[in-house]
Amino acid sequence: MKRIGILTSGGDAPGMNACIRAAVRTALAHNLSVFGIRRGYTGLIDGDAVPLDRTAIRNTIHLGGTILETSRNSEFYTKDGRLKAAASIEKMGLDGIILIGGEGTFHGASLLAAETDPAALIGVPGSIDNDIYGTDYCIGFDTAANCAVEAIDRIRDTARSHERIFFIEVMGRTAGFLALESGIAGGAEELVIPEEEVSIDRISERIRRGFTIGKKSAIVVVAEGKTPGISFEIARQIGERLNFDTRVVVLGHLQRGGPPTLRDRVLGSLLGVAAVEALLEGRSGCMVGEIGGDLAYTPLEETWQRKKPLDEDLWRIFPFLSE
Ligand SMILES: Nc1ncnc2c1ncn2[C@@H]1O[C@H](COP(=O)(O)OP(=O)(O)OP(=O)(O)O)[C@@H](O)[C@H]1O
Ligand SMILES: O=P(O)(O)OC[C@H]1O[C@](O)(CO)[C@@H](O)[C@@H]1O
Repeated sequence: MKRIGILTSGGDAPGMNACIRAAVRTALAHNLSVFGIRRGYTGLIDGDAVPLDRTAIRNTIHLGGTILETSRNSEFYTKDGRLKAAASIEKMGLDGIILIGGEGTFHGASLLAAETDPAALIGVPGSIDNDIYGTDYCIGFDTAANCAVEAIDRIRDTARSHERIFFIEVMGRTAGFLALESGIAGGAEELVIPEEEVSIDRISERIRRGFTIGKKSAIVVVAEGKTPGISFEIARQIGERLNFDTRVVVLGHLQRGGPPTLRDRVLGSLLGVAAVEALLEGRSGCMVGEIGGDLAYTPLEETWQRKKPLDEDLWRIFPFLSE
């Protein structure tokens, strides 16, 4: 292992820069040359890489986004695209690549490894959705969840003042982690998550019950799921059912930006070091995450083939907290 590349792919996530910084410093300490592959799989296909030295990563730990930039690349879904990437990897002379991204990134990486075995590949979980199997938390989740909680707190003031039901839509394409944790921390009355069918009956009934015990407003946290904007329709139906004033706030990409929290900086740093060490130990085709406070290595295929379940205890306690 002499020459390694680092890329960020899929949605950016706060803490990715802390991870890049840690990986670069660890690699340099082991006399490896390090290259930053720009714009995720787009740069991998094009062979667009720049040397990363200490100057490149200095003063970046507090920055959201990713200094390497990222992309959602349609060519990589095709075998042709992945063969082009393999040829670029060979041309760049990379022995190992650290891929910081989400489920889709690891899906693509496992196909690349199976088809061409171009270099050792180590994944690092970075996604505000927190939906990657093989780690308790993904880089970026904590910052995004804190952003959602701050928004809920602010909206609670106006919801209470006007006696309204607010529907706050958070991200989470296939998973309700952001909705569940921010809903608990923000004291929401109800949740809509992709893991279960939306029940207008249940939500309306629970809000109505709240009104009978003296509540004058309500907050429903809605995970966008596969249909961003879904909360407008849910709000319409519940507003009509209860004959109550409703409003919708879609937090959208606000949740993806901003300085990473302490947790995301620490997790990013830990996993950045661990990814380089994994390459030096001869590991490949796996993702390094953290489970129960320990580093955990999960085959790349499992990270997207297996569904990461919501924390059962958090899901179980939610109804008690929201009444
Ligand atoms: N099934 C797949 N086959 C090949 N490549 C894929 C596949 N899924 C995703 N990719 C590649 O990985 C890139 C990143 O995936 P995606 O856009 O799903 O984001 P992600 O890594 O899941 O991150 P996030 O959780 O932030 O959305 C895609 O743009 C595509 O280039
Ligand atoms: O607008 P983009 O970049 O396609 O990202 C939207 C998606 O990315 C995520 O934020 C994850 O990064 C999902 O929750 C969301 O569906």
